[in-house]
Amino acid sequence: MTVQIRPITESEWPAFATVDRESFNSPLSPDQHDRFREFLELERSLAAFDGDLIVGATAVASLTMTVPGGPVPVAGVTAVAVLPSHRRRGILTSLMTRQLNDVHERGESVAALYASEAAIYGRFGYGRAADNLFFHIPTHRSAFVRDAPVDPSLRVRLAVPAEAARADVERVFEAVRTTRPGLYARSDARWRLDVLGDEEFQRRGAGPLRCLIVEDDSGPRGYALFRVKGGWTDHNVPDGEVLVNDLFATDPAAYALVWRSVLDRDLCVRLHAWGRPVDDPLMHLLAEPRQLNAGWLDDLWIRLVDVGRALAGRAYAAPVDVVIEVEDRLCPWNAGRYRLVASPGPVTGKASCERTGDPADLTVPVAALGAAYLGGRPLLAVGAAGLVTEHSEGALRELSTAMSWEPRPWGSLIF
Ligand SMILES: CC(=O)SCCNC(=O)CCNC(=O)[C@H](O)C(C)(C)COP(=O)(O)OP(=O)(O)OC[C@H]1O[C@@H](n2cnc3c(N)ncnc32)[C@H](O)[C@@H]1OP(=O)(O)O
Repeated sequence: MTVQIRPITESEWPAFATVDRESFNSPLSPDQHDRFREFLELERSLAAFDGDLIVGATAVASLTMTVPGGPVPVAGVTAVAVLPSHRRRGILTSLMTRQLNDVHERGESVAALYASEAAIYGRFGYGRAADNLFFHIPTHRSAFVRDAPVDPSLRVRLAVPAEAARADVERVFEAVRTTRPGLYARSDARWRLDVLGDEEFQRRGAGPLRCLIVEDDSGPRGYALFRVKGGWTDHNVPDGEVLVNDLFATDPAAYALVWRSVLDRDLCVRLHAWGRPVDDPLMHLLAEPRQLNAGWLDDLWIRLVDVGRALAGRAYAAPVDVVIEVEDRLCPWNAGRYRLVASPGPVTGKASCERTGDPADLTVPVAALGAAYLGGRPLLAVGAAGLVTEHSEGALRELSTAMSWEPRPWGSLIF
């Protein structure tokens, strides 16, 4: 089978979308699925054709994502799918190879994705750069610690319908976006159709999207977007559940009040939140953190497409001067030795990462560098797993410390 790969034209969208629906076992009709057309940058789509039939698909969303030190352009890889009739014949491999070449030619140095399954993307040089947590909290065991912050100037306002609060919600999110690696600017379509979307299929058996804003006289300082799954036991005891979708605040007192408000929702006995950051302050607010019943999942995967520019384009937490030998099978332009020199500082652009002929202090596969890129995956642990080779004593610790970052990375929303 020979497969041809190219971007689709507008008229090919329905066939492209079919691959997505079939591969993801989507319950949506073609009409319902059409809303996703708004997310597609046609010229950044790629389809694999077997004759006239589209059998594989992927696309890139042009993102502005925060990395340690500030926001940079990032290729957000999405909509990866191969028809069940054509799986395991190398079509994904062809799509990924072409896509990485396209991203490189376009001058973007970093690609990111959310993986449907964690085993897929390591082979293409993506590293697991962030994790996220889910919480299942029995609300009657959710008391806060005694010293939880309280600001009497704050009040809670319900926004009905939720979309009426878009300006306030966006304002809070924008105030936070550049403070944490992984957060990315949300496009108009992302806000409208995704974050504030309230179609039946988005409700998953719960009620409409609800919103509460925490504010003072100067404006909004926090919000929660959530749904309530109402319910009663056989004995008429309230048994409702709060499902938190999106929750941000600009400061600790607002953060505490937003959480308190969703945890205290009347007639609800459990709160579920997915995709929370691994350093969520809620862990410190709850008097009984065990009651979070937390578990973790992989969040963002990062691929360095231009190692030199990517490493020079972020800030570092400690001084570093090491020669890194990069291994990269799929993007041979990356392979080779680089000297990374940086001093700690809050702004990007202070580091240099140039090609060098000097002997290597470390040998690092590109996926491990991608995993460490956002600062949440210390290379020291990757080295302890035997996946990084140290040639000069102390070099691994030096690089690991310099690349680590607080707060921990988190994308917060699948793109
Ligand atoms: C960013 C995103 O959009 S994530 C969404 C990914 N898409 C989905 O999960 C939808 C359902 N699945 C699919 O559409 C397909 O099975 C895909 C896209 C995951 C894989 O497509 P294929 O064309 O079958 O992959 P391809 O034949 O190129 O496989 C390449 C390699 O990856 C491996 N691989 C492929 N899929 C998986 C998987 N789900 N788990 C583990 N390994 C996998 C193959 O075994 C092969 O390994 P090898 O190189 O050692 O031989």
